[in-house]
Parts: sequence; structure tokens; C-alpha cells
Amino acid sequence: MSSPDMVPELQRVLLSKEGLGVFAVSVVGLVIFLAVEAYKTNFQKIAGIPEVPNASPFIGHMGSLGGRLDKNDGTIYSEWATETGSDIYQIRVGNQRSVVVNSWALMKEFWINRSNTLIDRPHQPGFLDKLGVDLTGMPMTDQIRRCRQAAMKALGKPMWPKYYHLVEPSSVGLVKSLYTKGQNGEKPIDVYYYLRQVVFDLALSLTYGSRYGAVDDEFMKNFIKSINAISAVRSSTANFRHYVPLLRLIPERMNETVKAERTRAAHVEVLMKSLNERIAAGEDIDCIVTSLDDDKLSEEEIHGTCISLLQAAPDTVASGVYQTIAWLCTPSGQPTQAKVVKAILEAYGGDRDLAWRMAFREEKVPLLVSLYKETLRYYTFAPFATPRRTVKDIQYKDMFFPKGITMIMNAQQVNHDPEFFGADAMEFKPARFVGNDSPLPHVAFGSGSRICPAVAISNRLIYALVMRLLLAFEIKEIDGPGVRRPNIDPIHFSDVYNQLVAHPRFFDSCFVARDPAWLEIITSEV
Ligand code: HEM
Repeated sequence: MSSPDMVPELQRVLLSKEGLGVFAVSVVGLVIFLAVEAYKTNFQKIAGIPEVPNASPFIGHMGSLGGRLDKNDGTIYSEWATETGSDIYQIRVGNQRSVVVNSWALMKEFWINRSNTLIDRPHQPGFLDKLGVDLTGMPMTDQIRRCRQAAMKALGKPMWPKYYHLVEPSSVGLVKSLYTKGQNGEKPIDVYYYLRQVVFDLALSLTYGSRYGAVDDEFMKNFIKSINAISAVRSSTANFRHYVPLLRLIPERMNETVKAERTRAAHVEVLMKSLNERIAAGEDIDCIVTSLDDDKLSEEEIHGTCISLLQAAPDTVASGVYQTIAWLCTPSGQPTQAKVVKAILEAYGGDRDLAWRMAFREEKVPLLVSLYKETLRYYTFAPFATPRRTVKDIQYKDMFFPKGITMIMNAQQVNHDPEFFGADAMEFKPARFVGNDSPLPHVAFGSGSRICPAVAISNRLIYALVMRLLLAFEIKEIDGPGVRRPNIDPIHFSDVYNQLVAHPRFFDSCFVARDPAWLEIITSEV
């Protein structure tokens, strides 16, 4: 039959009794399919724990998550704990049934006491499958275990002496820039990008043996941009597509993650080329890539490990220092600046040079240790940690959690739990942790089997950078046209609501040298 004849023939068939019947059955079938799909979850409702009411078809509770209500997921989880009257409840994230835990006691029960059961990560289809080896996002396979071990080794204390020669001059460079560019306190300055440069420099060195200053800035900016574009999607509930299977049937144009991954891979290639050229020229470079043989990792695993570290390092540590400064420079923080400087000098018998030299090498000032712990507790940079998936069934009291269920820790709430931290949990108390040597003072780094492998090095970097900044400067909040004031609220310090990692709001502050003559001497080192 020729094609012009086909159209009327098709019309005839469709409008015939049989045709209409088939059409009606298809419509009914489609409606039933959609009705089932709208409420389908990967696990049945769990008996014994409340479910948050008002789930929507297909997306479940996602309508309130992912920053859609201008609140981060942790804040919404706390509201649901109040609404359900329970610190543990279940929700639907698209088709993924998930259990949310909101208290220190329950975090301990699951994340610590059942650490090895909560060792997997939930799958995020449409994201993770675009990335290759990804330490933070993947289930704990043998491969990920090997990569995690290599990362732990690179970040472990025995390796730190190798990094002093990197961070010490970088931090001197930081102080020098703040002094000169901030015109000794005359000009307000945003310290964030300087901090990020110090941390990224270290991360680049320990992974690809390269340094920020060694490659041109535009290259680095694009590299960080691609890294951030990927971090923005990780475990975020902003994209319905990752949790609603039907949406993934709709073809997608070039996925943002794929674009970012290509840029990221191109940058890694340049770093690798430069590393290989330096090795060929006889340079002895000690970094994760050159330790490939020692750690028995394949090239793909090595890159996956390095990228995972580069991915996680710069903004988290920089934010820790930045938000400590935010609090210290406000009127509430000013007296603490003076107290910390006094405590530093006392710890080093009044020898300011010695204190300066030892900043990265030991944590000798309990008030400063307490200050950084309190910052990380009070301002929870990963408000809902990173979700986990169980590898075994769990029976807890009368509740049964099947193997494979997603467990979410509301870290922001756990870090402010009055039952554990006391009635002043919502206050910032710099000396809160003095005399408290608990290995888990807060859950800013998560807890248990997949706790951040960079806890100790991150703590030390924050400690040392704050120590050097306070020895060098009196840091002042400033008011004036166009000047941004710091936000020190424990929840609203960040306006990044749709991502896994919060970012402090940007602010300007003034850095006034405590002793300009001394500062000139110590910054003459670089
Ligand atoms: C203040 C700084 C930091 C904070 C607050 C932080 C927070 C976190 C959190 C909450 C997790 C999830 C833990 C869990 O599931 O229990 C995590 C995992 C991770 N972090 Fe960090 N982090 C920081 C710095 C860093 C740095 C500097 C690096 C790399 C050099 C890093 C690398 C990683 C990696 C690779 C993972 C995934 C571990 C795994 O899944 O096995 N983090 N971090």
C-alpha cells in the first residue's frame, strides 16, 4: 500500500470498534501502570516507624527537599521529626524508601554500633554511572576498599611531615597577601579564595605532585569549576530524575555531570602529562600517582582516588577556616580572639616565633582545638552527612530494616542535639570541648565505617591556619556600603540549600597586623 493510502486506512482501523477497544484498553493499562508507578518504592513501608505524611505521587517527599523551600534537607528533616514526634521516621525520595535519624543516641545505635552494616552508599542513577571510580559515592566493593586504604595512607599522620614544606610556605603567602592586598586593615577583603588556594595546593601536591601556582590560573579555575559542578550533584535531592525511574526514560541532552566530567578528565590529563614529563626529566616526585605500584592500584583506581580527594578537599577545609573567622570577627567573637592568642603564647612560653613554626606540627593549645571542633559542630558543613545503604538486615527493638535500605543521618540536628550537648547546644561556645578528648566530638565528618578519611588532616589544617592568622592579625568585622557582613547563624550561615555540602555566605573583613614589624619578618620567608 502506498503511503497516501495508509493514512485513511489507519484512521479507519482506529475509529473502528476494534480499534477504539484497543485504544481504551491501552489507556486503562497506561493509567494503571502510572498509578502503580506513582507509589512504587524499592522497599515496602517499614512497620513500627512513622512515615512523614503528604508524599506526592512519583516524587514522594522530594517536593520539600533539594532546596525547593529555601531550606537545606537537614532543616526539613528536623521539621519532620517535630511533625511526626519521632527522631526516626521514613520518607520516600522518589522511589527510594529512606530512613532518617535525628538524634545522637540513634546515630550511635546505627552508625557506630552497626558500623559495618551501614557501609554502602545508595545508588544515584544518572549521576554515579557517569563518573568512573568514585570513593564517596560507591558501595564498599573490594576496589573501593583498596582506594579508601590508599587515601587513608596518603592522608595519615606518618605522611604529614612530607606536607609541611607545602602548607607552611602557602600559609605564609596567605598572610602576606592579606596584609598587602588588605592594606594592613584599611581595605576589607574576602579571604575565602586565598584559603581555598592553600588547601587546593596541598590536595594537588599529594595527588598529582603539582601545585596551584605551577599551572596557569584560568586552568585551575576551570578545573575547580568542573569539580564543583560534580560535587553540586552528589547525593543532592535537587534533581527528580535521579530518584524517579520514569523520568529517566525521557532522553536527556548532554548531562551537566557528563560535561563536567569531561572537563575534569581533560584537566587531569594535563596534570598527568606534566607529572610524566617531570619524572622523565629525572625529578623524584612523591605523590599518590607515583605510589601506584606500592598500593597495588590500577591506573583507573589511582585516578579515581586522586579525583575523589581533589573533589572533597578544597571547599570543606577552606569553609571550616572561613566560618571560624566569620564568628571570631563579630563582636561576640572579638574577646575570644584575644583569649586564643593569649593561650597560644602561654602554651609556647611566650615564644611567638616558636608558636608560628609549630602551628602545623602539633595541636598544643586546647582552646584553639576546642574552637575548631565547636565551629565544625555548630556549622555543620554536610548537613545530612552522606547517606548510607545497609548491607544486612537490621532488627532494632520492634523495627525491621531490610538489607539495602537507605539510611540518612540528619547531621545538622545530631550536632545540635540538646540531649547530648546540653541545653546550650544552640549556642556557640568556643571552650565547649576543652578537656573533651572524645574521638567523636561531633558528626561534621560523619561517623562509623565511611567516616571522612581526612578528619585528622582537616582538623590540623584548620587549627594551623587559624593559629597563624590569629598570631598575625586582629581580624575585624566591618560595616560600610557594599561590604558583606558575616552570617554566624548555625543554620542560615549558608544559603546553599540544594547540595550535600553547605558553603558559608561570603563576607569581607579587615586584617590588621598585631605587630607589623614581626609580620614583615615572617612574611619575608616567601
Ligand atoms: C572540614 C573538612 C571536611 C568535612 C566537614 C568533611 C565531611 C565529610 C563527610 C560528612 C563525609 C561522609 C562521611 C560518612 O558517610 O559518614 C565525608 C567523606 C569523605 N571525605 Fe570528607 N570532609 C572534609 C574534608 C575532606 C578532605 C580535605 C578530603 C580529602 C583530602 C576529604 C575526602 C573525603 C572522602 C574521599 C570521603 C568519602 C569516604 C568514603 O565514602 O569512604 N574530606 N567527608
